[in-house]
Amino acid sequence: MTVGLFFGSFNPIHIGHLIIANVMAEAPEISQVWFVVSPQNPFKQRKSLLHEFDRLDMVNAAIQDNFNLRASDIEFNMPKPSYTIDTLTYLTEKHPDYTFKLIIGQDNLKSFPKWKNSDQILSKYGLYVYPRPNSQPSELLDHENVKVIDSPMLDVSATFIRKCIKKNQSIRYLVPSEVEKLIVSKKFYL
Ligand SMILES: Nc1ncnc2c1ncn2[C@@H]1O[C@H](COP(=O)(O)OP(=O)(O)OP(=O)(O)O)[C@@H](O)[C@H]1O
Ligand SMILES: O=C(O)c1ccc[n+]([C@@H]2O[C@H](COP(=O)([O-])O)[C@@H](O)[C@H]2O)c1
Repeated sequence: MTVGLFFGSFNPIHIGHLIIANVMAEAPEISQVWFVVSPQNPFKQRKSLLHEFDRLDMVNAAIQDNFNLRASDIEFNMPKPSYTIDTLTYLTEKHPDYTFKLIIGQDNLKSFPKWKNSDQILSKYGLYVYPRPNSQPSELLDHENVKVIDSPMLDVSATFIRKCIKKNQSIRYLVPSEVEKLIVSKKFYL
């Protein structure tokens, strides 16, 4: 089985993430997509970062009706910050019969060469890159192990959603209603 791994902070998960995961889960070569919730991105320090358990709850609420999408808390018990190669290595050892592919947004491609052991990630796992508005150019787009997903750009971000919440503006349709319910009831991001 080939699993597409979609790593992220998901602070919170939004329709952009879900559309990307769904497009990838429908690709003939991918059987499932796993959202891997990262406690701490090595490159991002944010005061507004919710606890990983709350972010995982929102991911689970968002995907509850889709059997092809799973949530993973594998990084919760691993050293922080969350280095993707360490998680990929661990998952590969844990599931020797599975093939893992990495899914990332195009905005992350520019800094990808600075990720820990990025060459190894590229050669061993390969990248599926989902186009994103305002992404910087990257030579990696022409790399043989990088596949650009042919699907419409989605101009939505977790940053925008957090700002809407702070300004008391609606986030309806930007996140699934189950996620919106959690955000409201738990007073996240206010
Ligand atoms: N609209 C989008 N289009 C393409 N890729 C996206 C989009 N939103 C998120 N991603 C990708 O999803 C993964 C997880 O992203 P993340 O959880 O940081 O969301 P984000 O919206 O970029 O958050 P923030 O605004 O807080 O930085 C990353 O690989 C990111 O590039
Ligand atoms: O492994 C690395 O060096 C590395 C550097 C930067 C980001 N990452 C991972 O990339 C994922 C995307 O992060 P984010 O915050 O943009 O959602 C998240 O899982 C991070 O842990 C990983």
